[in-house]
Amino acid sequence: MQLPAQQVAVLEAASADDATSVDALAAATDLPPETVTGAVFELEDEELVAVTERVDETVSLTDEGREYATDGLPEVRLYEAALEAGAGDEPVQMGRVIGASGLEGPQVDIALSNYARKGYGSIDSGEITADPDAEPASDAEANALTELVDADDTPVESVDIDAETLEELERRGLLKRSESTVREVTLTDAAVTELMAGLETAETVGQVTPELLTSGEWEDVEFAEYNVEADAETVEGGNVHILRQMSERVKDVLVGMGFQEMDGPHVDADFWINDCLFMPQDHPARTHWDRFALEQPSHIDELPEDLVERVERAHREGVGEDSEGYHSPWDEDFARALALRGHTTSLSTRYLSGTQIGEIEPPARFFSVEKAYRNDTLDATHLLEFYQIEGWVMAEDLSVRDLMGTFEEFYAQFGITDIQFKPHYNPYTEPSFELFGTHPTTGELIEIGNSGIFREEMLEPLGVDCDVMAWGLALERLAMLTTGAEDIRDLHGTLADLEFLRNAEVTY
Ligand SMILES: N[C@@H](Cc1ccccc1)C(=O)O
Repeated sequence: MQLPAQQVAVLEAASADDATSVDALAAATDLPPETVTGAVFELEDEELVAVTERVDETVSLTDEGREYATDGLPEVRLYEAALEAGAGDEPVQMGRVIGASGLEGPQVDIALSNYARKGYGSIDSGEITADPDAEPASDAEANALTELVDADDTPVESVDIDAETLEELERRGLLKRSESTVREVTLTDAAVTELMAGLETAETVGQVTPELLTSGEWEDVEFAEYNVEADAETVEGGNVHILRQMSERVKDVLVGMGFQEMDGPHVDADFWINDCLFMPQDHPARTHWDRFALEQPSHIDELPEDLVERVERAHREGVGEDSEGYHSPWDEDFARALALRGHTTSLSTRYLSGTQIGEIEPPARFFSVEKAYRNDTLDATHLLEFYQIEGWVMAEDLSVRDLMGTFEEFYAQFGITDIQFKPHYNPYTEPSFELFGTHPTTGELIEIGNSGIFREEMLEPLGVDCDVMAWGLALERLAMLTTGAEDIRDLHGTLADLEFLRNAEVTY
């Protein structure tokens, strides 16, 4: 049998009894691993070898991990300096110990944040103590770094480090895990027979050269086949961020549903953000705790006078016969204060009032996918700036069915068909509903939006005399449901999961 040289080499290096890895074959044949992989695939097609694949989890140290493997972990260095300074007997001034430890910049914070956790001592009001019984020599993290200093995508099974320590090192950014595919090759009976009968090397040409062409020799040679399945290096190109992809998709869907896009200022007067929404001026969401106020300029220059008057009257006395208003103070200066908008409903009030693009006649549908800003606490489902999918429909005689039907139609475009509604309260809608979706992997119900039918007290001053149903949906939460991300911070911000962002795609 005649085979190309690299295939012959692989067959001769492989065995019928033991599986040999591609790396081992590459070492034995002195061929690059890619060439061996290519030859292995061709031999598999010819049923001369059997190939098994397995994915190995591997570990390597990051640059920072490697640095600590040689210089010592910051908390260990701090402990040694503290002992040296006598902190084993009585508390010592922190500044002195840090100076003596040689730790600098971010390493100081790293040392401090791990010091007490690992039982090296305590830190209190600028003083440090060192526990004389602590044993840096049995620091599991430090020892693991030493063991891993030469690791380079080393299979995790071959290192003798407990899972908890590996996890901690990974959390500290000192270790990275990756996955690599290991292929192992065994000769088939057919190959053994062929090998015994003797193999000949067929000369194949891998590359066309000018010489081959000009000499006409190309007509006689045998060309190697292209192997389009060979492993190639991963190229990390640029990518549209998942939230940008999501926002583009949402806009397409809404435009497809007949909506027009709104835009407007990120910094706006409280008048447009709150007062026009019949939000009482003493509402908790209007305190300085929740909003990002602007210092300079602090107030908007202009508000439409007649509108201000009507909004003030609605707040003080209500509108029509059944409405009461708040009977609480209303101050125009308070309404003129500028802040980053806490919701994009400020765009809706601007548009509905006719000041943005002139009077809007029913039926009309508008939307925006824009940023809103809240002084929330950052956690798995909250960011301080996030995208809202704002929208409203203006028509005669709208009902809750219309609202629910619109959401069902919208979310179905993203494969979400199990939204749930919960009664809610907003000062500006009646009735009001919160929307929930089920997370695809955790199964948890997560809030994905807030909605309702605008109240008369809001619409009348704005000059709208038919029904308007409206909502604010969270773009990031929709992205969590469609991508399966469990933590919003994986998508956005300094803790974002790069691997996730490289591969995430909007598939709907
Ligand atoms: N502004 C509300 C969303 C909403 C808009 C319009 C009507 C009802 C609710 C929010 O941010 O939660």
